[in-house]
Amino acid sequence: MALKAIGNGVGGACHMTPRACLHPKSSLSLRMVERKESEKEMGPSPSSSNPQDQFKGLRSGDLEKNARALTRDCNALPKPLSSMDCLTSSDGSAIRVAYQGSPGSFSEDAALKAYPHCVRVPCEHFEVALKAVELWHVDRAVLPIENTSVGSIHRNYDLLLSHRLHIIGEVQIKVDLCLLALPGAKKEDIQRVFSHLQAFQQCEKSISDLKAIRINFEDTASAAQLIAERGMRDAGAIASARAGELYGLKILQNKLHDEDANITRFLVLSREPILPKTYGPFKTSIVFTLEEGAGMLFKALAVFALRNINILKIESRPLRTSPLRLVDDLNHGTAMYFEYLFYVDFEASMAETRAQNALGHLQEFSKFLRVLGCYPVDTLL
Ligand SMILES: O=C(O)C(=O)C[C@]1(C(=O)O)C=C[C@@H](O)C=C1
Repeated sequence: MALKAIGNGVGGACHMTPRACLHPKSSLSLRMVERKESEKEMGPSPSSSNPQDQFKGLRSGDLEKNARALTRDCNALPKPLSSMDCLTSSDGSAIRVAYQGSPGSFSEDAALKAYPHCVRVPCEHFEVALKAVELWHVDRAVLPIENTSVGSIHRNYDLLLSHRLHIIGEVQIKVDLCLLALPGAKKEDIQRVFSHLQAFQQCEKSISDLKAIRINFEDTASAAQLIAERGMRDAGAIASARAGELYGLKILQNKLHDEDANITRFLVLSREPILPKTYGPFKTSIVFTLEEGAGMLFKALAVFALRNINILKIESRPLRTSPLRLVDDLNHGTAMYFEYLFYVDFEASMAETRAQNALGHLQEFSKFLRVLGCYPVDTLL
């Protein structure tokens, strides 16, 4: 009976395998194993040939006390991860996501779409958000990369290369822009409008009739916050309706964006890449430079066409570290060409042989090639 209780304490109550329970703190269980080990080497000691003998002279109360002590020891030990523990982190509850701007910004919307239960960490600049991931202050960062109305956010392409992070996802956010002002303010009172440069560009036509000066701000939500905090009656902010609610501003005009579909695509960045799958829609983002020579860009893109891989996007940026290439032409002297970095998104997963072969082939023409990430396509708005 007592032996059974001890057996349960080791193997059952602490929900671990017997060996996993052997923590230095658990002196009783450690002593028992030491004894078992020495018995293996030297044979059972005369006093313990019958397992029950060791309990001779002990009262049943003592046995229960021992059993309880052992159970307490085991319960104090770290528990192995269960599938439930994994579930809590997969819904994003423990994930800290950095974004540029203030609460109410579109970047915060992107963080929430990527990880609905995440802890959002506002950052002053995109660089700060990326650095925060690199320095382990947060787990992820979201970075806007392009918009359907105004195109690529070039500076953020450069940031992808200057930080050693991996793209592990993308999210697309509908950017509904509103003109916000203090309660009681009228449209004709507005002398100054604050917003993010991208937001101004997205509603260029709609705001051309506003006789107000435009003031660029770090992000749309900070613009709304400024007006609310300073009680600026002659100022408006172009931001989301959610930012209006957060900072107590009212909407003077909604749907300010010029195009009906005004969607910004954000990248989700992490220190570690994800394991790509072969099923489901996946994208891969790469950046490369090309060797000199005729038709190099054509050849580079052909590596995808040859394998029936759809190229989704190409962006070129100046190669700042070595921006110029001198080419001697005997008849016309020395020509100076600009050097570029090419960013390409293609529709395939790095787990697919055709994608691996395409990149192997591309390496034949490129001086530099880096896979920025392979991630599932965001299909829902
Ligand atoms: O200012 C914000 O609210 C942001 O999240 C930044 C940002 C951007 O940088 O493009 C994000 C989405 C919109 O396109 C407008 C601005």
